[in-house]
Amino acid sequence: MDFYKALSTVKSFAEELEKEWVSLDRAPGRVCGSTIRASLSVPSSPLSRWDGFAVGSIDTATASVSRPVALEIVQSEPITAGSYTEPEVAPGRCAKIMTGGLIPPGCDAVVRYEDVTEREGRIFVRSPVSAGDGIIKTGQLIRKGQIITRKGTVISPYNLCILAETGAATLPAFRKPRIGILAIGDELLLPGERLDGPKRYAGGQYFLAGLAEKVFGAFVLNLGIVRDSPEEIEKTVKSVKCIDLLVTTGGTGKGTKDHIDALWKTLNVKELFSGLNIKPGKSSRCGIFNDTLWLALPGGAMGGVVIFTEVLNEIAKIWYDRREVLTPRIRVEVSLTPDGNGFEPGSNYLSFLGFVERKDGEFMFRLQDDNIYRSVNAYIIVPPGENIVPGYTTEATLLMSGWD
Ligand SMILES: Nc1nc2c(c(=O)[nH]1)N[C@H]1C(S)=C(S)[C@@H](COP(=O)(O)OP(=O)(O)OC[C@H]3O[C@@H](n4cnc5c(N)ncnc54)[C@H](O)[C@@H]3O)O[C@H]1N2
Ligand code: MOO
Repeated sequence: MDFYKALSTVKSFAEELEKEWVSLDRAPGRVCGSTIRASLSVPSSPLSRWDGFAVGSIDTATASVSRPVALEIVQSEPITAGSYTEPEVAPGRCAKIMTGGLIPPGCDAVVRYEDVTEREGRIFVRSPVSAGDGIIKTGQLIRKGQIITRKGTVISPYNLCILAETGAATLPAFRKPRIGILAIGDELLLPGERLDGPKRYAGGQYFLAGLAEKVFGAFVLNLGIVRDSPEEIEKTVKSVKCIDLLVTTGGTGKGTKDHIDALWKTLNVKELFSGLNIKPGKSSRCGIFNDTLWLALPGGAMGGVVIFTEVLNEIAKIWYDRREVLTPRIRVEVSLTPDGNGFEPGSNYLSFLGFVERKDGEFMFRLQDDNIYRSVNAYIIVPPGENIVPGYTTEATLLMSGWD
């Protein structure tokens, strides 16, 4: 089945998630559940931008270096951020004010202390100031009623700051989707178990679980490992409740111990896609079992990463009512494989994991090396028939969460 057609079939079986109130302290990385408008203006009254003197601009109209205007400083405590303003400042006078202080009545500008001379209770202003100079106007930073966070936005530190500035202590967020991850394979062990005989540690689920949590904002239910036994797989799968997506790895092939195909028939899994025209991952399949989406990915430490990310990106659009995918995409130039030959273009999409890095101001995508630390932070998908030639540019999907 065509890969992108397969992705769209999955979308129609996902549903928007319910919402819950989340404390701001717990909100980073959560997805905003409804469009939020500012409940007040920031600042709520005009404030001083500088440490200096609040003046009436009209008093300074004739000021010049040769004929500075003298203004008498009203005799009171300086106006500091958070203090009450003075009574009206009369013409010909000024008030000492600090950054963030409320502009007192009678004043419409602030001059910086370093721009005037202060002597014997007066300041000398050497050039005219205009109304509004040195003042942060009411609502200049945030206007009451303006949209500050849209539904579907991944809450960033910036969003948090703006929400807090408008006094929001909580916000509605989509509940975290629950993703169950089960690894299938006689040979698999969890790190921490004793390595014994022809076994291997299973790293694949950790890649997927990390993506589920960090990129897709999910709660991961680690279902551990089951052996290549249809009965065991069936028992585990049937024992899982209250999840939004079940992901299994392994057993999708045609080998003697690959049971997914037969088991799906026995369990009457309603198939949404299988036999994809993308490599690796062509043996992936997706279906509905017990009203839950089940994504069966091939085994291997990284065999399912691209399919998982692509499928989750589509489902997350529905879960979180978003138009855009959650993973950032950037234009990259692909460095050729070490032998410089690229690969044989064919009838399938080809996905490549690799590493995006900046070189001479351009983003380069280095195809995954077999044995190099930090060699994967992104992937590219090359359409059927295309080849990676020198200078080939494409979009890379970054395996990290993107703020909006
Ligand atoms: N004769 C053919 N053989 C294979 C074909 C084919 O077309 N003809 N396709 C190959 C492709 S492509 C894939 S993909 C795999 C299908 O794999 P399975 O889904 O059946 O995966 P397993 O056989 O269970 O495991 C494959 C490999 O990965 C290791 N593994 C499994 N789970 C994990 C894990 N969680 N973490 C790390 N490593 C894992 C497992 O030990 C195997 O080495 O079939 C090919 N064969
Ligand atoms: O199904 Mo396999 O993952 O094409 O490599």
